Amino acid sequence: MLGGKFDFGVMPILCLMVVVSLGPKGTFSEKAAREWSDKKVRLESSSEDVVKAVEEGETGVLPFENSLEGTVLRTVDLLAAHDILIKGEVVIEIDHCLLGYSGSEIREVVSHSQALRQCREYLTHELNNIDVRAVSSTAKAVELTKSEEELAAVAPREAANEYGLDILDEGIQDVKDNLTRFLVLGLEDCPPSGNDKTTLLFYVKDRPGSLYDSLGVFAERDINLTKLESRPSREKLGDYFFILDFEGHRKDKKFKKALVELKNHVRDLKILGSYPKATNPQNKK
Ligand SMILES: O=C(O)C(=O)Cc1ccccc1
Repeated sequence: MLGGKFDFGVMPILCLMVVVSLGPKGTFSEKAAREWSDKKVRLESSSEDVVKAVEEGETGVLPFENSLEGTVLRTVDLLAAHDILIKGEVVIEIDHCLLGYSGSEIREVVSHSQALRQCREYLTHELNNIDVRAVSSTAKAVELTKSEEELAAVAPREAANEYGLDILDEGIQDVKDNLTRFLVLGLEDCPPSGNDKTTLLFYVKDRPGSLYDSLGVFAERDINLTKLESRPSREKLGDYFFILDFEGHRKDKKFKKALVELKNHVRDLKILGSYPKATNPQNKK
């Protein structure tokens, strides 16, 4: 009896003590989650499972955009399809290594699709257009490589130790300075901090000037946009939604007014949350 009651009582507290991210152990997402907080990190095997945990009240961390390859489309589509909010962001440096068994002949390179794209020039020129295979995460790729000598994985340096593999090469991304922005997800966003960013998702009306009018709302108020991207609505061909970031908090007067006016120009508006801006790790040095 007591046990049952006790379990129920501590569950919400346990939820608050864990950050959920993409695993297995050794992913960049795990690194970002640890950067975000010193809470325990629980790793799930897919972005969908991270979102499921967020819907159940936990805090989740997912990759959102990369300085070389742009937006992580899977994360955008999950934000569009689920009722979850952004309550923070973390930016970390991404340094890719090639991990495997030194001395073995590599026939295929495995990694997360974003990581493979970030190392395209290396894979094409240094590894002679070697076959590549996308898997759910960089650490998953290391796990696979561990049991297959002919594989090599594009992954974080730390994963070599974690899984007992050799670092065959390092810094193999196309551009040395490679940053990824991760979103911290929850059921609530953050109160104003004085240095915030807001993310929105909207569907424009099917009429001339609709996107122009929507963006004018921000231009007229001198609100700085830091991201704008379109994605297919998945409802019909040629139908798109836009995801937009601006500098400011949705609850501050100027921004509140802009959002009220924006509602007149769009078919559907989803405010994904306001949250403190992350520090660029390159500015910390
Ligand atoms: O696979 C990982 O390690 C992830 O966390 C996803 C990812 C992949 C490449 C760059 C940033 C995040």
